[in-house]
Amino acid sequence: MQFGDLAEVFDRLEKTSSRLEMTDILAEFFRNVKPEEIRKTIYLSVGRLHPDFVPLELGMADKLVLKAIASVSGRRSEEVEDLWTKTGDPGEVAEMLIAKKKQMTLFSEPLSFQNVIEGLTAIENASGKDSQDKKMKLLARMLHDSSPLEARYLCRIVTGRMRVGAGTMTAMDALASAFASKEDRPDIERAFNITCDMGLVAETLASGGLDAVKGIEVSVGNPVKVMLAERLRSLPEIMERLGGKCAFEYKYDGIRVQAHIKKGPGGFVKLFSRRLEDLTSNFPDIGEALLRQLKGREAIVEGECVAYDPDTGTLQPFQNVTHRRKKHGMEKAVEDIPVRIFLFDMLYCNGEDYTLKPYSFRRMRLESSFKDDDSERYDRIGYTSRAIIDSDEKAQKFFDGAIAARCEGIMAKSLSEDSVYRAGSRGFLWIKYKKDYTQALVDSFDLTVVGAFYGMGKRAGKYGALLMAAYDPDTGRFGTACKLGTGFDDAFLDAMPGLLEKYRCETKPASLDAEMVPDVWFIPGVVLEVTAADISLSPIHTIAYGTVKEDAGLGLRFPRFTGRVRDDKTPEQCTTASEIVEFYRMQEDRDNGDVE
Ligand SMILES: Nc1ncnc2c1ncn2[C@@H]1O[C@H](COP(=O)(O)OP(=O)(O)OP(=O)(O)O)[C@@H](O)[C@H]1O
Repeated sequence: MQFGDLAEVFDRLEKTSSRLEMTDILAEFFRNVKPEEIRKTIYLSVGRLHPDFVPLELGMADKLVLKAIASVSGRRSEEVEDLWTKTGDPGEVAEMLIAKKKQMTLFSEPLSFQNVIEGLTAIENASGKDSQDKKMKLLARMLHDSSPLEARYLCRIVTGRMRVGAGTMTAMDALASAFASKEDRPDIERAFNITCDMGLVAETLASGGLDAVKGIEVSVGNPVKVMLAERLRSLPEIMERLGGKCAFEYKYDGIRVQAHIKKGPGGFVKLFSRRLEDLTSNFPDIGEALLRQLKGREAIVEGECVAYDPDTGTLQPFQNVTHRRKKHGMEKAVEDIPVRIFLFDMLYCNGEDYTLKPYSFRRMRLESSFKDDDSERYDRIGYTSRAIIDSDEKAQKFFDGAIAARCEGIMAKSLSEDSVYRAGSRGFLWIKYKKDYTQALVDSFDLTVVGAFYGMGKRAGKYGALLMAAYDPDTGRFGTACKLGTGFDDAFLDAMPGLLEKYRCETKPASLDAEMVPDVWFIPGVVLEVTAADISLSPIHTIAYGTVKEDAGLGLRFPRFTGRVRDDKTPEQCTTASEIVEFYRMQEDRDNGDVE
């Protein structure tokens, strides 16, 4: 395959916002290329050479890319920089300048897909003291042989700005259409949810068919997509929904970690965040304890890492544990900020996949899988406090106990036979209930920044407000939910432009529906936690458009930033359109007096 074929597919995908059309474009492409090329294409479509959980990144500094474009196009660096500032997109700049250059030059070698993969791999692996120069030259060599369109995508890939609009849902539809049927979609989705590796699933399907995909298993080292909880507004409602009897666990306020542990030769421990970042170096003490205290050979377990005072045995506020996410000074942070992991689930143990086993089985196995450790200052490993609850009174008592122990609330978990670990989905097998639910508006929202408005008065020269969006997994699109201008302190106002710069784009992102037009657009990337007074029908915001009322979306009233940047969430893990609709309906019930 030539790289040009792929660049054309990217271009066609980018030009449409119809998910059906994207599916057709991709399916047609998949049918015509080799299985391993499909795999690499899937990684490249988000600017990578590996699945998301492999920490290696191509990421070249903007300055280097600028230098490479300048050298190939024969322009001065200042000229390239100027264009880049105007468009905000290195891809567009490279495309434009290389098109001009090509009119003058006679020939260059056509760029094969393989050449590009090799070139990018060499960029990724370049190390040593002149690595920057090497990277620049490798890119320049590829740009020299590129068509303008190829140059556009090469520069977006290496600067981490690759977004073609087709998400994993579309890729799965396309794979089903190319190699299986619509009915097989759940098997493809499960394979993805237990491996987090769409490239692997695609290559397996293209080369071995659906049976091979069904044979894909949970494996230690490959993160599993996390299971998420639904919410309800009152404890009696939760009890009723779970059949009058369920397990309650404390809902700890920390950082969720999925630990992959393998002992013996070639052994390792890896801690993944819920967005698949490798957190092992942030919690070295927890990793070591898990490896040391595991009784079996290998396991995948989940827990919440919480700041903890070993002297009093009390939980500490969430802010404390976030210091462990800093990149530097980890040794001191480990010393200064003791953390304990409270385990709540077991997904795999000694060669056996537990994700399809019921909750009680998984919990029982979990609790017998680790040794206690009295030799250290404190045992780094604990289990979430838990009880079987069968009445509203017991539910209330357990909840009060959780709040007194400084937890956020409770997680109610189904005890039914089918209470499997539903990788990658939010459902009523787990239901969360928090302290805030008893207050004015249920819970907070996690929304992604898609635009900014320049500030005035005291905020002149900075962004004064942000346009925030939520995600609709059914359509694969984002819709706006509010304009957010409250809750920013000076430090955040100063940091905002830097935080958002990487996501800046010239026009409205292809995956976004928006009526409101900000001064600057951003591709969904940064997620912020927001509270609001209530939710109302909105003529201007587009999330859940037409769901509650024809010709109206839903909007958050009096939104306020809580100060928490949710860097543990991807934009697709934001509050969803249906959750916002659910909030709206809960609020209607409350206002009608249906809920206490
Ligand atoms: N006992 C527990 N069982 C499961 N999850 C727990 C438990 N204690 C704390 N948690 C945390 O609660 C989260 C579950 O809430 P939810 O699925 O709604 O995630 P979320 O969208 O991040 O919500 P929130 O912002 O409320 O944490 C888990 O991701 C996990 O981090």
